[in-house]
Amino acid sequence: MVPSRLLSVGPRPLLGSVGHWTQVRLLSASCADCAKHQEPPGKKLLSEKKLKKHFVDHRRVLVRGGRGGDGASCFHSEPRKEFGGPDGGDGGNGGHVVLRADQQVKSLSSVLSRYQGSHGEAGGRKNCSGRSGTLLYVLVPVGTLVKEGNKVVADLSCPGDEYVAALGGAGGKGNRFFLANDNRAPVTCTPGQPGQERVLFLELKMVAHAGMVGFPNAGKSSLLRAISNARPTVASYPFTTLKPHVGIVHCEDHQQIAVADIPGIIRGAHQNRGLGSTFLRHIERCRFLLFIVDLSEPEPWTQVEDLKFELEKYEAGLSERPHVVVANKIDLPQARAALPQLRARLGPSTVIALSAATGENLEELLLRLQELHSRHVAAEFRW
Ligand SMILES: Nc1nc2c(ncn2[C@@H]2O[C@H](COP(=O)(O)OP(=O)(O)OP(=O)(O)O)[C@@H](O)[C@H]2O)c(=O)[nH]1
Ligand SMILES: [Mg+2]
Repeated sequence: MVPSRLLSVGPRPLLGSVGHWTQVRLLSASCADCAKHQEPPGKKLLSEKKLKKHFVDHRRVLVRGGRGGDGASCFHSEPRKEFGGPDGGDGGNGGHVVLRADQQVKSLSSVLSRYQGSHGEAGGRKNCSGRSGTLLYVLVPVGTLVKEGNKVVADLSCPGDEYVAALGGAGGKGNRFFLANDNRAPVTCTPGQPGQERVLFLELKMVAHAGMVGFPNAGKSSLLRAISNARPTVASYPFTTLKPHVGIVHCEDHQQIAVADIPGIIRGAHQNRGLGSTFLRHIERCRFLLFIVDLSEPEPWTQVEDLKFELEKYEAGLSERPHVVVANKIDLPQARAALPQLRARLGPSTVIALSAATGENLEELLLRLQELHSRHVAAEFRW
């Protein structure tokens, strides 16, 4: 086995007619061929239950701010100064719990089910205030929606976005605070307030313009590798991809199109079969869709019908989203024979026949992607 980077002699313009697609220039015709041999020998197929555990896209979290420290009640005491006055300090404030969007975090699997902010310290003698609790940062993936009940309270869609999930309680007041002209020796002090407590639902929305929808083994990951710098694993067994990958396609006019490789959908996905409805949710959050069809399979048009059926069952109108049908594996002889019939059934302008493995006709897909993206941008601008 020869690594793909050894076979490609520097960046070569495989697609001469579209030199402006920077990612395409890096394409190595051998990449998908070699990657297909990356399948670990003897790797067992995972059970459906195990497959779902790999990627967590929603979480229920109980967040509780830190409790404020209690105020102190004491009096200054010094030799020869009998009535030194009240000197009990205030308690420190409890620490907040803050959600922060971090690019390094890819799923909600690292988020725990409960978080407790740090408590403030109690006030001390000699007017010493207690130390406030430190902020507790919970790192979540970029593109996390925060819901309370059914209401969306925050959308952490940019790296570094923060949301204060639970406020820490205020610190109590020491008896020094209650010193007044008519009360020169107050003994009153107040306890710290408890922190805010909330139950939040975190939901990962995928931030991608185009979503690749297809049956397992259709070649979605191979295609994403061919058009972007993303490197999802490619192998000849189904359900190679267990979590979505996003690749960025750079266009001539500095536009960047995010394309998501979404794990394979199977018949009955809307009833939670296979990887189930988990990933149908991600498809819902893509602006336009690429239906990836394995053209070497018999009657490839049934794949499109089945995929549309699953999407429609999940959410009415989802299959009507702007889309193109990508007929992959055109390099295989039996695939070429099925193409005219597929075109006749779905309409010639809807079908783009290409090969992710050899790079044949990738330029048509890239141009269509740009067209779909421009239309989406124009629609948003009008909005
Ligand atoms: N001949 C040929 N084989 C391809 C082509 N594209 C992908 N393949 C092969 O098809 C198999 C599946 O490819 P993947 O890219 O892993 O398919 P996938 O749709 O991502 O599959 P899942 O992740 O399981 O949903 C691999 O063995 C690839 O090498 C192509 O254009 N031509
Ligand atoms: Mg894949």
